[in-house]
Amino acid sequence: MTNARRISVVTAQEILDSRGYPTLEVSIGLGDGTVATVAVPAGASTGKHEARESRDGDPNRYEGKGVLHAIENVTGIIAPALTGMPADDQSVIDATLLALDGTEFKERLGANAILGASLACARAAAASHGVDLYRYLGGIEAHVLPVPMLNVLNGGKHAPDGSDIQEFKLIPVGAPTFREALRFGAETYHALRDVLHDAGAPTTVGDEGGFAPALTSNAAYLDVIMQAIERAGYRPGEQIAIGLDPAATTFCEQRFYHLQRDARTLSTGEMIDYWADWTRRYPIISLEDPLAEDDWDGFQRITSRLGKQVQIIGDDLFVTNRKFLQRGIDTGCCTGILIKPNQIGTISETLETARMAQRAGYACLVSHRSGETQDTSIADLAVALNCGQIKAGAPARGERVAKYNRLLHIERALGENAVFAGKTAFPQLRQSLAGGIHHERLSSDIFHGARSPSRP
Ligand SMILES: C=C(OP(=O)(O)O)C(=O)O
Ligand SMILES: [Mg+2]
Repeated sequence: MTNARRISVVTAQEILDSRGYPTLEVSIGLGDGTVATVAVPAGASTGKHEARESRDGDPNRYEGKGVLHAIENVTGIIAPALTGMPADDQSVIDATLLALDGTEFKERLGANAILGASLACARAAAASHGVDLYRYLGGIEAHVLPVPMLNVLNGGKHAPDGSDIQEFKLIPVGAPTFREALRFGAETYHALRDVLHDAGAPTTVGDEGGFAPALTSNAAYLDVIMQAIERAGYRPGEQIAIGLDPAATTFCEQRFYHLQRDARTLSTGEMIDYWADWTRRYPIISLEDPLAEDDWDGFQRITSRLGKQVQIIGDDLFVTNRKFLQRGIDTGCCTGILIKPNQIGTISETLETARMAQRAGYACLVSHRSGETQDTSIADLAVALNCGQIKAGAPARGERVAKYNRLLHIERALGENAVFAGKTAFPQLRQSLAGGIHHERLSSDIFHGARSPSRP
């Protein structure tokens, strides 16, 4: 091997993420002149067992905290260790990063510093080989365009005035191609704005670009989505289904679930009944973190009760970590896993977790974070895994559409070889819609109290 692909320079700099908080960008240069730059995202509803990011000052606070220490870790510790190594030896690069850190949850260097370096290596190596990142990570088999899950109503920690439920997502399963799926979703997003606007409800948006009005109950948010799907001219359930991420850890205290919009407090059993009721009434095919991250018994119960009709995804429960995923597989918790590279730290670990899930028959949903950048690597990751699902927020706001636009480019580049995952990504779909969804409006006045005071 020549020196061409050896790492010659590693630098890092502070930038702002989509919430206006500091994050870092890492650049890696190779002997052949290739330079690749990546940016690292950050979550707000983070799982307790996620790899820790390095934040100056209080490590548990993300808001307003700098990443200067993480940058020093890249330039002072990571750079000297990686310099001279072949960038296309990803597993050795990542093993070196893990050894340098030496802690279970990446507390020493920070998962943000580690992911920046790991991902920048992969990008630099791909560019030096003259291939796209999805091809570099996924090889010759990578060809499946994922179904986008478009988060059009934001709540929870991403929009405190909205629903208790963090994410209401459109899943355009009935589209023939990725491009069409994105169009279905964008048109429905615009129709949703009209539904809200016509009712005098505010159309302000949350962290992921979805609208965040204050409606009268949590179910009312499903009603406005159903209206928007129909108003845009699509058939709910058949062309566009619905996915939820309640991020239930955020409203669980002392094993009880506190739904402020409904003025109700529920036990685990009652919370499961609540989701079961919703999945009967609405075309919901994906349910992520329906219970809190330490409610393993509850996850087992909801998976055996609803897992055949609805995909149950573990995000805070699994934190892209093989150890937690293995526990889930062994105990029958969930039917899928969220894949977020910054929850675990390196690209190698991310791929290992995803492949372990796929071997066990679990779905993989590749995901952005609520604090994002223009980096599009997760779009390539979804195609590399052929996993058929991605969530990257609303089809609006630059940092969200950057991922969808990247997928448009990949679809175009793959040409006739591109396969859109569509309904095949959701084996539960047939079962869930076979019995027919009987949509009834759960609340008679969904806009009460939602009107913006400045409007007539
Ligand atoms: C994307 C999510 O939010 P965050 O990045 O805030 O964890 C999520 O919970 O799936
Ligand atoms: Mg989540």
